[in-house]
Amino acid sequence: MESYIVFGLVLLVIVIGATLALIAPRYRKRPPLPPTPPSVTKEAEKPQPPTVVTEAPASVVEAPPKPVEAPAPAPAPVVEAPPQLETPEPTQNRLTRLRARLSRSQNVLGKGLLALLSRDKLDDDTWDEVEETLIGADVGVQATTEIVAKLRERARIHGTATAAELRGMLAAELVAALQPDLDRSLAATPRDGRPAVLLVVGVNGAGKTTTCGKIARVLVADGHTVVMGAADTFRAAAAEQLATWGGRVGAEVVRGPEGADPASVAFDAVKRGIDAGVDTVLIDTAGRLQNKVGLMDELGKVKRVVEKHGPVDETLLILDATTGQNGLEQARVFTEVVDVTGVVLTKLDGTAKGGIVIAVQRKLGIPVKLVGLGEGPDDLAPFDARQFVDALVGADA
Ligand SMILES: Nc1nc2c(ncn2[C@@H]2O[C@H](COP(=O)(O)OP(=O)(O)OP(=O)(O)O)[C@@H](O)[C@H]2O)c(=O)[nH]1
Repeated sequence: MESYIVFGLVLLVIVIGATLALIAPRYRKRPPLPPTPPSVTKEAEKPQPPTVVTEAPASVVEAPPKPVEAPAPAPAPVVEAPPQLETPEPTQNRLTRLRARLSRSQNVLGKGLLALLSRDKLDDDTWDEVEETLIGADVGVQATTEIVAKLRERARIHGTATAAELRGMLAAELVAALQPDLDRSLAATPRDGRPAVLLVVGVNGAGKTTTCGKIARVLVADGHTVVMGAADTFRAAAAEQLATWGGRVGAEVVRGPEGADPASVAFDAVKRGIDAGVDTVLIDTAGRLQNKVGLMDELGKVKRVVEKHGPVDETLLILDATTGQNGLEQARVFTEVVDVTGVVLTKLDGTAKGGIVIAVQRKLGIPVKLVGLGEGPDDLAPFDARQFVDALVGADA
């Protein structure tokens, strides 16, 4: 009996063992998975843009084909019309046209003097008043004394004179004081196959750059071809201003960078003038130098350098007529520095002191060649003593 129990237990153990052997592998622990490569993990952690999450990867997402656009029409080529060149007014009758611009001086020198001379009695007091009027009009003391002495003498010899006769006498004395026979032509004609060279000097504010532009127009009106040199290199606007003036009448302007050596710009301008075969080279210089030494150095250098091409034919001094006696002092400084051959008096329309023309010529011994009578491009007239006096004391003055 006992052997049956042992046999039964052994059999039970065998059955249980076999059963366990069959089912145990199913519950055996799985080996751990190899770690996921970090990059993959990070990529997975990144918040994905919605399109990537819901759609295929961005790289393969194709944008819906754009509608084929018609090519934009090419911009119409900008055809620049050649600059419309102006024809400057002929110079001959400009002073006559501009005579009304002398109205301030006409009131003093013309109407004022004529009223005095029309008095019944020309006594000493009247002559004193005539003197004061002339001095007040900037004629200058010495010239005034001479003019009045001669006028008194004429009146004395003539005896009683009508107002018209006295007007004639006054006009004759003023013309004589203006030395009508001085050569006032501009030396602007080529010599020895090279252009005439004109230097334009003067303090800034006198109207130098503007007048340079106006002189170019005078020269063009008289049939010259012109190159201008913007040797006032202190102020960029001066070169710009000159370029505008030149462009209007077809005069080329040579300019350097702001602050360039004025002498080198002047040299280049003359060279350009020679190469281009023009009649005249007009050079605008700087005038804002505070002391005489600086002025001497710079103007002297400009002249020396320009003269490597040949002599300067004309040096024009620009003077503001409204500065009166101060202008005369400036003028004296310039004449010590450069050989001034002609004066341009600007802004005569803005002063009652037209007598400055007489004073300038007497003091400097240099002819006034042109006068500025306004801001218009052709408001610069060749000076003529008789026309000028006629404008001041003429019949309709
Ligand atoms: N009424 C009047 N104004 C003038 C005349 N000439 C020049 N001007 C004016 O004077 C002002 C000064 O002229 P600019 O040519 O700029 O003077 P500038 O001497 O060249 O001065 P910078 O270039 O600074 O050296 C301008 O407004 C001109 O229009 C003139 O005859 N009559």
